[in-house]
Amino acid sequence: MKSIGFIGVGKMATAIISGLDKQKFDIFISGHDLEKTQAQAKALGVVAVSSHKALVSKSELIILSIKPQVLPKVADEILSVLTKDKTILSIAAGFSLDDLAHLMTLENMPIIRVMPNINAQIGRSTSAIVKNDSVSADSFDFAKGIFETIGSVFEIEEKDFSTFTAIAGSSPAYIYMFMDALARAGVLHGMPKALALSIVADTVAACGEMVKISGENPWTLVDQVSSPGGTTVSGVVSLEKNRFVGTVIDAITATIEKEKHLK
Ligand SMILES: NC(=O)C1=CN([C@@H]2O[C@H](COP(=O)(O)OP(=O)(O)OC[C@H]3O[C@@H](n4cnc5c(N)ncnc54)[C@H](O)[C@@H]3O)[C@@H](O)[C@H]2O)C=CC1
Ligand SMILES: O=C(O)[C@@H]1CCC=N1
Repeated sequence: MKSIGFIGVGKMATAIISGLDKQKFDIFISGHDLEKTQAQAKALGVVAVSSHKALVSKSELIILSIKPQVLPKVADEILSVLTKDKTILSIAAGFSLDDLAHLMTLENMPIIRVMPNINAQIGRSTSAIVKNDSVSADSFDFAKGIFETIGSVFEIEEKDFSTFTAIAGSSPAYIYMFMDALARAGVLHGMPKALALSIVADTVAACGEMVKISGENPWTLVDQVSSPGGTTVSGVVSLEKNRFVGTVIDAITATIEKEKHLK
């Protein structure tokens, strides 16, 4: 049976583990508080180990699911037991394959980089994946398969990872902000928040499907909604008077800049 180890058991690791078939894999976790990790292991149906080193020796694929700021410290801890028959997979923002290779210090260490998103919690992550030359086709397929069980996976060039992090990794936060703003406007105009949010959630979910199913450019869909002299075009013009498109693009650019300087 294939073995997978997760170092750091927060929101993302928990979401990924929840989507995995526990009968198919041996899954190990290690955190920085053994008692808490043991409780998490019980809840998730996996095995807690007492140190990151022990986890590395038990796992073929080691998933680094800690915050970027903790990565160098954890890399230091596992270096002495790391061997090239293992594969390291990092989901940390801001650390390139080269950065990770540098931290691992072993020449030709197989390393995979993935950027998932928070919708992994409902099995709907949008993830990007890239590998270095030392990763075998089998190991890559295995890792890709893990993320396919919790959503869609895009194989992209590493130069596009910062952009992906912004438009898929971070964008759920911006989409939730937009949704909350729509619902809050409903409240302003007298509708209960829960009802307004439910209406907005159905509408946003259908719009996502619509873009995919129709294959249309979103602006064509905007035109389809906008009746001449009707309601929608008034809102479209108001949004643009307030630089809606430019504001969103500025936010994505700020996210990309931050991602490039996280280390
Ligand atoms: N939250 C998100 O939407 C996304 C996060 N990511 C990336 O995923 C990684 C994890 O993020 P989250 O799960 O959101 O963070 P989190 O804060 O929920 O989880 C991190 C976990 O690491 C544990 N930890 C701290 N120091 C540790 C140590 N020395 N050894 C072992 N465990 C330690 C913490 O107790 C915590 O449980 C980050 O690198 C982030 O960039 C990637 C895509 C989306
Ligand atoms: O905010 C962050 O840094 C992480 C990476 C993508 C989503 N959350």
